[in-house]
Amino acid sequence: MGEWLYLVIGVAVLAVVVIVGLVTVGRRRPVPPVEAPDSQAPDTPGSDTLAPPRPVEAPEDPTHAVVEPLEPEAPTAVPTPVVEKPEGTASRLVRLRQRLSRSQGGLGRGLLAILSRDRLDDDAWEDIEDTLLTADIGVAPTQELVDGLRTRLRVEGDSVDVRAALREELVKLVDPTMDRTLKVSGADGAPGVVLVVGVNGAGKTTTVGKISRILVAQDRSVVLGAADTFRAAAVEQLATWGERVGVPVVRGPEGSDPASVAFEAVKQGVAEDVDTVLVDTAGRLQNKAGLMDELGKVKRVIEKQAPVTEVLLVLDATTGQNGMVQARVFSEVVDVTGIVLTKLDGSAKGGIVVAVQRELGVPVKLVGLGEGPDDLAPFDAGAFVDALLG
Ligand SMILES: Nc1nc2c(ncn2[C@@H]2O[C@H](COP(=O)(O)OP(=O)(O)OP(=O)(O)O)[C@@H](O)[C@H]2O)c(=O)[nH]1
Repeated sequence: MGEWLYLVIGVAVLAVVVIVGLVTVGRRRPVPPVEAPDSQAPDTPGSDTLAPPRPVEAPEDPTHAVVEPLEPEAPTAVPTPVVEKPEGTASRLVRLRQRLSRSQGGLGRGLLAILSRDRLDDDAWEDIEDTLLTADIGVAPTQELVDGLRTRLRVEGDSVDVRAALREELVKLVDPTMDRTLKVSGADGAPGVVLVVGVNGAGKTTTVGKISRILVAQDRSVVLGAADTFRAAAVEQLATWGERVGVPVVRGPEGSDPASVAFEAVKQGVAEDVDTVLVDTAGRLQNKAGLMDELGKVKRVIEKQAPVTEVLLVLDATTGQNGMVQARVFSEVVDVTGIVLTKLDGSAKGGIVVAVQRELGVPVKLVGLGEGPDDLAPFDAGAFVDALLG
């Protein structure tokens, strides 16, 4: 009997311990918050929208809350890059010519206002000279234009159409006979190779991106070489330009040898039989010898794969005489074959076109007229002068 009593007491104690234990555990375990799908709770700042859906624990007690079945979150798709279609040539040119007139029209209007005075005395001609010099045309071209115009007005007298005469003289200065075609095709099945040089901030990377868009719009295949390895952001910038139009970008680690990146880019272009390889370079103008070493090596190494068909020097039109000094240094270091004048939208000094062509004997082939992706226009002497005349 005593044994039975001990056994009953033992079982009772065990039962009490188990019940107390269960109650305690049940209290400690938090009930997971269950958000209704239309919860107004704000998103946690910094929450990662690509994180997988949180597992939702069912509450211990099914009577604790009515749990509505959670709708499974839609799987997060990896965004596929949308390849943009660059703007067509016709609408781009109309838009950019208007922008050129807006920025440069003041020069022509200023000249025409002086030329329409009743008496064209020495003061008037001096005003014309000042207006041309202010627009950065340069001393010698200014003198040529003034002499040409004075002679015509003297010879032709009152019958002369001043606007037409001024237009003719300006076109002569800009020189419509220069070959401004961009050499983007190679010979014997090799791709065209365009090397883009210039000082930091002139707009090289932007220009490479814009040219690639023009080529893509013309259904040409393109490879970009990010040989500006000096500035990591420049490589990223170029990669973004490439992604936007579905053009591959060959890049190396930060600080790597620009020549080896250029070599790899052209190698890929040859292997993939593309039409054009565009190579962006760094523009550190630390000293002429360093620049010469770097750009010389880039060019030499590229030419183990395919000849360079065009060397474009990018100049910022807003830098005036400083830009001319840079132009001189670069042209002594590499054989520049064409000039890209950027930021003409932000400067009324379009006369630099004349000055820089005279200085280098190389044509301006393209002009940058804004930060937009399609704000690059081929240069045309007549259209440029028409924009100057407003
Ligand atoms: N308004 C205007 N801005 C331009 C034009 N071209 C380039 N830019 C701007 O100029 C700045 C410098 O351009 P980048 O292309 O980075 O110049 P970069 O020569 O490659 O400079 P680094 O990479 O430092 O060598 C950017 O903010 C461009 O958007 C243009 O035609 N008009």
